Amino acid sequence: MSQFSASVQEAIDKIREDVARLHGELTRYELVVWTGGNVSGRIPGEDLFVIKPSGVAYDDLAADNMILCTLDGEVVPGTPGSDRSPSSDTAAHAYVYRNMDNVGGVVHTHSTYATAWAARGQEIPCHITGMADEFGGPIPVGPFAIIGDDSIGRGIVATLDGHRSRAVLMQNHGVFTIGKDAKDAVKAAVMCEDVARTTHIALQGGPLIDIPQDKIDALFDRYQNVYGQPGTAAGEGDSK
Ligand SMILES: O=C(CO)[C@@H](O)[C@H](O)COP(=O)(O)O
Repeated sequence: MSQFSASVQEAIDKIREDVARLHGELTRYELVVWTGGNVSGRIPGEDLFVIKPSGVAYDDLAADNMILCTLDGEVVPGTPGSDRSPSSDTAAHAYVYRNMDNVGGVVHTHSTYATAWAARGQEIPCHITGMADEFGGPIPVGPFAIIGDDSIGRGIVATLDGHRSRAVLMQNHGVFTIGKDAKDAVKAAVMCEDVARTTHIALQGGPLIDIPQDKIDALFDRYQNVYGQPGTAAGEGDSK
């Protein structure tokens, strides 16, 4: 017997399925190794989100071992998965959800090229149109913060709130991304690693050519508002 109304329980069940499935995208795009990284998704209209259990192999992740948490990062007792510890980044995800109402999904990875930029404390400059499309400019660096309390979440929000980029490189640590939902945040993580790699390789050949700001603005506007199929978000693919 659920402690939630039928409609809320249905919403929770869908986010559980989505978040469990989306962890497979992190391995498919080689953004994580072993049990590193994590995905979470907010339950629309509720002060709740779902996140992966800490340290569990990706092959073993499933909807019923995802963990339902309050926006304070507390595990909701008596729900599927609640017998396990939530991701070690739960506090960071929870802080983002509490302070960025429009965020429906959060992702964390240590993807190689983007994390190398984070280790240098260098933002990824915007010299390719694909980056203008997806991020509307550079991907910023957030402060060095130790895992375990609100400091990572505080750094993510301080860096991304009001920023076009949906990705932040947390110094010396790795990538955190946000999105309107978990799939959008995963897409930001995939595209962040792609542009980190391309820009790194380009820099090996010499200085990069700037894109005028008005062209970056035009590219971002087109991709966010025109690209793809009518009625679907940028790069949403099939609406199924
Ligand atoms: O960054 C770290 C550890 O430094 C963590 O984010 C791991 O990458 C994933 O931890 P769990 O989600 O499995 O607890």
